[in-house]
Amino acid sequence: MLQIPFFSRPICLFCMLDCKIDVLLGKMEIDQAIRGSDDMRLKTKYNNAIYVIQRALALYSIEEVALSFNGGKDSTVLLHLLRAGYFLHKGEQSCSNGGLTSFPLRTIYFESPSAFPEINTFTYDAASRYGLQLDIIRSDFKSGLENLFKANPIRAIFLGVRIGDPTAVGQEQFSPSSPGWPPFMRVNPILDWSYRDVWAFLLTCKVQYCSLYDQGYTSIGSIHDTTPNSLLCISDSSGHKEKFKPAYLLSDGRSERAGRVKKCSPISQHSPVAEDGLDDQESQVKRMRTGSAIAVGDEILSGAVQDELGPLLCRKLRSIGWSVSQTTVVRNDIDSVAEEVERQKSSNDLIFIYGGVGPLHSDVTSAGVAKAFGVRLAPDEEFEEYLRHVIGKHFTGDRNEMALLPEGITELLHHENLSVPLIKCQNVVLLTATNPTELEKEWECLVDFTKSVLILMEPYESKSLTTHLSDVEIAQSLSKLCMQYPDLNIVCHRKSRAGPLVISFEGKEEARIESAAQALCKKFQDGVFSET
Ligand SMILES: Cc1cc2nc3c(=O)[nH]c(=O)nc-3n(C[C@H](O)[C@H](O)[C@H](O)COP(=O)(O)O)c2cc1C
Ligand SMILES: Nc1ncnc2c1ncn2[C@@H]1O[C@H](COP(=O)(O)OP(=O)(O)OP(=O)(O)O)[C@@H](O)[C@H]1O
Ligand SMILES: [Mg+2]
Repeated sequence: MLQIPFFSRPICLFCMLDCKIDVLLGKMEIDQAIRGSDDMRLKTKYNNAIYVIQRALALYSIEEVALSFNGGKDSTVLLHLLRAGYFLHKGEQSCSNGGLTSFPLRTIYFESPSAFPEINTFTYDAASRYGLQLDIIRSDFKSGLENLFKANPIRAIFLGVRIGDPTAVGQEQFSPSSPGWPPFMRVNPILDWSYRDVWAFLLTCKVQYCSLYDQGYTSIGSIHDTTPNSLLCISDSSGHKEKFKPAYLLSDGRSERAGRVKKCSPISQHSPVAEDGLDDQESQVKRMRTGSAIAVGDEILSGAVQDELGPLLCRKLRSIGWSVSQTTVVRNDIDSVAEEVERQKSSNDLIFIYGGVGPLHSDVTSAGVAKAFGVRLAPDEEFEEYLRHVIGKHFTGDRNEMALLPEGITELLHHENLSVPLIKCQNVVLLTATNPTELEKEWECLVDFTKSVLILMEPYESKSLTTHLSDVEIAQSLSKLCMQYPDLNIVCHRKSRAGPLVISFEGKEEARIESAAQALCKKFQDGVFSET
């Protein structure tokens, strides 16, 4: 391991003084720039990140923490947050010891021969500009850290990891290092920041970032696996060298890693049952489709409100030839939702879940769905954009604003008639409808997505007969009929104990329905049944 503390280089005293003043002013400027901005969401993200940093600085002494800095945009954000956070932390403590004039944070950079030269240059420049005590490590992560810990009392490392990074899976803002790694606390202050948040911060604070981001790079790995993001390519018919727009102009943060060579395939968005793209057309048409409905609502379970959407959904599903396996009602409680979805997800092509969708404390449906699939809730930039329009200037980016969706399994179903897209997580569709009129509207949009969501099947036909025969008189004949017509669903219900009895024949072939009805009629005297 080669360590080059930057302060070991000869620096003139005036420069050092200059640098310290600059560092101090700069720290204040970050805080002022954010507080002076009218971007409520950025303020919320900033305050949360500063809170995490201040908790970490309260838990660990400055000698026990380090910043993992690699010149990338995320670690650049982190660097400035730490400068501001350290300044605020020190400000909260007594300033009398003069601790404010330096920023003694150990900074580690794992330099690799395949790093972009621009990344190296930016890293060194940033270290010297902000007076960082830089340790350059040229071995692999694990042994580099082991050696670092032998020589230093480090217990926690700040990282610029964000949800959506492959390495973020399972991490929280404070996550102990993984098994097999030297023991330390990973502190991730910007874990819940989106791509847009990163750029909002860097541009609002007017801080320098690596020049590659102005050349269309949106996420930077090694020279072997990183190219500019093709979504930022400026088409040029003259055949000259390709040009790219700067990274901050990428509108969809989900494509941040489009310029990175993929190491593994993304999680399939298809449901385990309805892998429609894979079926051949014939088997697709033949296969039965089954749906179910889950209502989330304590108000239904207390009897205060009647569920009108479940029965309507059943009718809708039947109208497109689907069968309905069950409708259930569960409490507004994450575990109740999760258990029900978990139980139903592999036996239905689609599960429709409604109620408990929104920003209130009781709106836990998406959290329950996330739990059922073993993923967590993560900020969804695209969904947020819709909410921003709906919520307007009151939008603060707070956790309560429901832009948190199950990570890695969410698909947004856009339709011009919907102000906010429908949410589909694997084979679970989250409906926002709260009454039949709203459900009618959402259903029409769902039917429009035919191929991708709802496969339209041959509709069910049905015929109903009523009779005043007693149960005992008719029971045996009906049992036999069920055996003769296994392709039909023969359903009986009565309007009262004294009758009449309604017998419904449901199936996909009208002729079979007619045949079954006639077979039943033949077993009794004429006029015993009447058609409804
Ligand atoms: C300071 C530091 C600590 C890390 N700790 C862990 C860890 O505890 N567990 C782990 O699986 N990877 C850990 N990593 C590795 C990262 O998860 C990731 O593999 C690395 O940053 C390379 O990312 P890349 O493949 O996107 O370039 C750590 C990396 C750094 C720089
Ligand atoms: N070579 C490295 N040296 C030091 N820290 C690193 C290194 N590679 C990754 N890290 C840490 O892991 C974090 C996440 O890396 P990641 O590549 O996702 O972000 P970034 O490099 O800051 O930005 P970008 O996504 O644009 O590449 C970094 O912010 C940094 O804290
Ligand atoms: Mg990077």
